[in-house]
Amino acid sequence: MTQSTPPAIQLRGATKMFATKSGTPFTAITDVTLDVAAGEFVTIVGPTGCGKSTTLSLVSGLEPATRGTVQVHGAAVNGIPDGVGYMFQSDAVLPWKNVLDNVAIGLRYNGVKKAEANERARDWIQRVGLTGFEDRYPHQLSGGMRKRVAMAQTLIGEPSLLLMDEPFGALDVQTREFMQDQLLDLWSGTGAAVVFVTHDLTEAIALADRVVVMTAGPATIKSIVDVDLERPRKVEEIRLTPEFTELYRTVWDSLREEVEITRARGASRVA
Ligand SMILES: Nc1ncnc2c1ncn2[C@@H]1O[C@H](COP(=O)(O)OP(=O)(O)OP(=O)(O)O)[C@@H](O)[C@H]1O
Repeated sequence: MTQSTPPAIQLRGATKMFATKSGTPFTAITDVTLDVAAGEFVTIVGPTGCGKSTTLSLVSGLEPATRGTVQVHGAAVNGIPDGVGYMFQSDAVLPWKNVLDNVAIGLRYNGVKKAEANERARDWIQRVGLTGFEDRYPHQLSGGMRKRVAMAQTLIGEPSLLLMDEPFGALDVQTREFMQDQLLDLWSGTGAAVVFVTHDLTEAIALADRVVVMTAGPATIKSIVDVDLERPRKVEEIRLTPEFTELYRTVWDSLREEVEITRARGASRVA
């Protein structure tokens, strides 16, 4: 009998409510059902504040679901699952450690001996193009370089699932495109599943196998758009193709209504 690999993520009717001071629970996401296959790159877009990060926090075990089920690699999530790597908008590099120590830190925490951890860290520093900067401290690096340190720091652990919440959101456009290409290069062939939250539709389409569009909050899945663009991809090239423009239109057509609902709510609160 052949055993099929379980999906990297399986969400079934996942709903998250937060307690509030008024006593009426606030529903952040509702009835989210989604499978992410091993090795698949999924991006999530949705109106501001709709519940994208909350969806990731259920997968990362940071928050338990109020209803529904959340599984990672076939096991119910109960605390932080093994093999998960994270990258957020604010980078997790430690200001008092140099580049080498920042990249090696996860291995050191996991009991890898210093010499081996440093050797593997040097390899990752080279892969992200920072050879020569091992002794620099984060404040001596540009924002893009710090992001590359954060990427090496995350990928050195060889995660089988990578959760990324607007990791490039604070970067200028050119640096962001460079980082997107670098992420695709480093990810290809790893077999890792990626869930990547972004507000940038170009980024969402350029990176993904599938783009998940979420509704205005409480978020649920509105549509899923397959991105059948060839890999390997170069972001600055594929975004100029007619296929890309067509995909952009499809995603935006789905998202627009939800953005308008969110804006109207904001306007009514201000009025
Ligand atoms: N711990 C919490 N307690 C109470 N409410 C929360 C908590 N975390 C998130 N929320 C609320 O849940 C809703 C969804 O938040 P979330 O951060 O998931 O949205 P998002 O789509 O990631 O936002 P953005 O587009 O700004 O990045 C928001 O209204 C937020 O205020």
